[in-house]
Amino acid sequence: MNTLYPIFLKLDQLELLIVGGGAVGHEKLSAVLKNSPEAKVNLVAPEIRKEVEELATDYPTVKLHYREFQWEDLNGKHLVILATDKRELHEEIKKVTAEKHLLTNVADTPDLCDFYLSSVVQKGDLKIGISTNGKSPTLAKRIREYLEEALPDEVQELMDNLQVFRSKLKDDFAHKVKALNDLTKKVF
Ligand SMILES: C[C@@]1(CC(=O)O)c2cc3[nH]c(cc4nc(cc5[nH]c(cc(n2)[C@H]1CCC(=O)O)[C@@](C)(CC(=O)O)[C@@H]5CCC(=O)O)C(CC(=O)O)=C4CCC(=O)O)c(CCC(=O)O)c3CC(=O)O
Ligand SMILES: NC(=O)C1=CN([C@@H]2O[C@H](COP(=O)(O)OP(=O)(O)OC[C@H]3O[C@@H](n4cnc5c(N)ncnc54)[C@H](O)[C@@H]3O)[C@@H](O)[C@H]2O)C=CC1
Repeated sequence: MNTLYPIFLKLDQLELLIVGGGAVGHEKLSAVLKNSPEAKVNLVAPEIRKEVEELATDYPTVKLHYREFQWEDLNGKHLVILATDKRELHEEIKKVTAEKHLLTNVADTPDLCDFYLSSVVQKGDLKIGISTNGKSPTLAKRIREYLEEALPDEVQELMDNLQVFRSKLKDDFAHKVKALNDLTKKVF
């Protein structure tokens, strides 16, 4: 069963902790910053890859901490991504984040995840998140590439025009919905 519910987070308003600065830590940090360049991120790991260090230099809201995870790292966080090579450590941390109601992604263990990262298609203001329910991240990536090609760049102009039209609609809610539905009926 596919019961995942997608949402779009404003990471510049949330505190994110990433534990682990290896290949996977780098992949997750890159994904976060590509979408949310002002994301507030603290990344903790005794060994942090050069790619992570280089990436972090371009983003002043990213802070690197060269040491092992400690429980205080969870203080004040909204989201946690666990990306070390230590599965038992992930299990131990997940128990505590669950008690603290902290949303947690455990990169190597889908069963322990409260949320998955998605493949992301972006055309200006349009953003589409893709998940395969954890079955095949590679297929999610391929579908992203397909949609990136397939969606016309004019979609930005369309959104801009619709925003202007929408802001000018003074009618009551039902009339507004009808006017917008009528206007966009033949878009695709
Ligand atoms: C469950 C989930 C949890 C999470 O990480 O959030 C998860 C889990 C795992 N990924 C693994 C491996 C790979 N992950 C990728 C790539 C991506 N993985 C992403 C998301 C997710 N990965 C979540 C589910 C999303 C969904 O529902 O579809 C993407 C979409 C988003 C992102 O990470 O930014 C990003 C593509 C971004 C893009 O390009 O569009 C590639 C391919 C590549 O890099 O080319 C490989 C290698 C090939 C392979 O193994 O399939 C492994 C095995 C580890 C091992 O074997 O050691 C696990 C663990 C397991 O499945 O048990
Ligand atoms: N979800 C996904 O997309 C994928 C998940 N994985 C899985 O993710 C895991 C991590 O893989 P890699 O990043 O390649 O490993 P890696 O060996 O490159 O990096 C491990 C990182 O964890 C850090 N670390 C170790 N102990 C720590 C501690 N106590 N506190 C804080 N940091 C600590 C290390 O310093 C290092 O930065 C593996 O189990 C792998 O199977 C692998 C590929 C993709």
